[in-house]
Amino acid sequence: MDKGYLTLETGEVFEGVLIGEMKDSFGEVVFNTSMTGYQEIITDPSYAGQIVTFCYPIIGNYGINAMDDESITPALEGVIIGDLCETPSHYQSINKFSEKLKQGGVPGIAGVDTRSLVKTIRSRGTVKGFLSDSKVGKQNFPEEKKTPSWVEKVSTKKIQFFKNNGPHVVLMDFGYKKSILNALLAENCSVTIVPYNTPFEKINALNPDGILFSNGPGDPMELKQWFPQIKKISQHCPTLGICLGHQLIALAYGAKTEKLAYGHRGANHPVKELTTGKVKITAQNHGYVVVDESIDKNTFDVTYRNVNDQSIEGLKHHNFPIQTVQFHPEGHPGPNDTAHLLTEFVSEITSFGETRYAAK
Ligand SMILES: NC(=O)CC[C@H](N)C(=O)O
Repeated sequence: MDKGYLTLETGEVFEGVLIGEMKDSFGEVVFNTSMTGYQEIITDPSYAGQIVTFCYPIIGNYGINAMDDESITPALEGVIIGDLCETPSHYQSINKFSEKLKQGGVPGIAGVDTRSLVKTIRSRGTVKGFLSDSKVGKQNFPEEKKTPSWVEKVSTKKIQFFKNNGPHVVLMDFGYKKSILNALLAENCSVTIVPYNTPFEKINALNPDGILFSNGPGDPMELKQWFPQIKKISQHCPTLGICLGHQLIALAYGAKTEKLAYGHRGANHPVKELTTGKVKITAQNHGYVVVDESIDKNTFDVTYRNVNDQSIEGLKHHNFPIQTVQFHPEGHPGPNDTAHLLTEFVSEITSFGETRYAAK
């Protein structure tokens, strides 16, 4: 097997063997601490532009199945893993992890000292990395190309409709995960998936009962030009924002975001529900966070905080039925502690619709 190298912009080099698509790649090197869910991670569009390091040492052991992709094609730039398992064992497995990477055009290196890499990222903060079959050295580290708009890359280009017999939710697609769509369909919602830049008038014409702003890749500030539209759309009917959706709604109402040192990516992030004091374990995948002091507390209540670093995890508008969460209530393969938020969102849509109908 050919040797492969991850060179960090700070000069450190990590060695392994090349797997997946044989090509050079460049991206922000992040790490995910989940013990399971590698298939969902490599197909989560929020990782566009990033090289993902798996902290869990064995990857590939239960193979790849036909159900768990979060999107049609992986959007991430590369993967870094410890032990690659090429002999998966699971009754639903139809493919090997390395084959899935190849088919998705994703390069990677295996056999890497991922503990050491993660410790480096934790001490340096998130860094850029170059994945290649040769070491490039700090002096020859590739110049950063103008980053494409990752949301533009992963968002749907056409409107898609899923019919059901419950309320109608418009899913604003910034790079949605299939688990969000599945959760809405499981609640009997009809769902229309629309491109991220669909204007208010077009959304209004779809006659939605509820709006969901999805997760997605990149810096939320890149979507600045859409903030006025996002604000208007969020006031139209009950709205839920998840992850990037949460950040965009906060920004649209005047708050600020900042970058965390090395992000929250994993399946065991504790958040505290402030009204009850209960702690829920959540799946997370974000590098940016809403700045506490920038939130207008006369407009929004903070509903959840991260137990580890106290960062903002959820907001609720005082007058409009708008709720946002930084974590993933639909997180797949789990945990499901906050899955009730999607059920509650659908109940809210239903009762809001009934009130509106009664007022006519
Ligand atoms: N999963 C997401 O929606 C990520 C949001 C945003 N791209 C961030 O990294 O913070």
